[in-house]
Amino acid sequence: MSPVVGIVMGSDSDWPVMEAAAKALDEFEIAYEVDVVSAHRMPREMITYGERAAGRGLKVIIAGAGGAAHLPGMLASVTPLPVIGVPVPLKYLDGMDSLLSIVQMPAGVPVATVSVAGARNAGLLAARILAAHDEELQQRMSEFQQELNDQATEKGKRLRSKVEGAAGFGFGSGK
Ligand SMILES: Nc1c(C(=O)O)ncn1[C@@H]1O[C@H](COP(=O)(O)O)[C@@H](O)[C@H]1O
Repeated sequence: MSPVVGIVMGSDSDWPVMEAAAKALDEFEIAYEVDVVSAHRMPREMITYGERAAGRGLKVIIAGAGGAAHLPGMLASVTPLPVIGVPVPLKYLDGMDSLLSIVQMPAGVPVATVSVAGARNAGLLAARILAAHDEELQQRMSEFQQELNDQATEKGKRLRSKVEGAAGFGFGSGK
């Protein structure tokens, strides 16, 4: 299967965070490619990657970077594809630098920014974008959402029985 999502990052040191995007795509059996593409360190290759992405069959790009994280925005400026930006937290500033670098894009060049280190949501958002034109994938996404719902309900049940058991009386929502 040829990749439909490109997961790129400014350095291989971002992989421990970015891996969660790949895992989410694995869960939905979506083919992806992974690479290091840095706007700062390899600007020409970065432009070429962005310019060729759509023509190579990619449908979504997930771009993660830390610090002065210009990669997602620069890619968005040279590709018509949706770009999802992942702010990678580094040793200093707790990812605030990456977050602000990615999220404050000028009008006309959108980047869908997820939370700091939110690579799993980036993968899930890419799946939803693809699902807009894929009924089967959309069905799987609905099932996934139902599972989340069931898990949250279960957590509520467990919490209520723990607290009510300790207090020796019942209260709460009565569900
Ligand atoms: N923010 C960027 C860009 C870019 O935006 O082009 N290229 C690399 N980097 C970031 O530099 C950090 C440190 O990289 P190293 O660990 O290689 O020193 C990484 O988080 C990377 O994403």
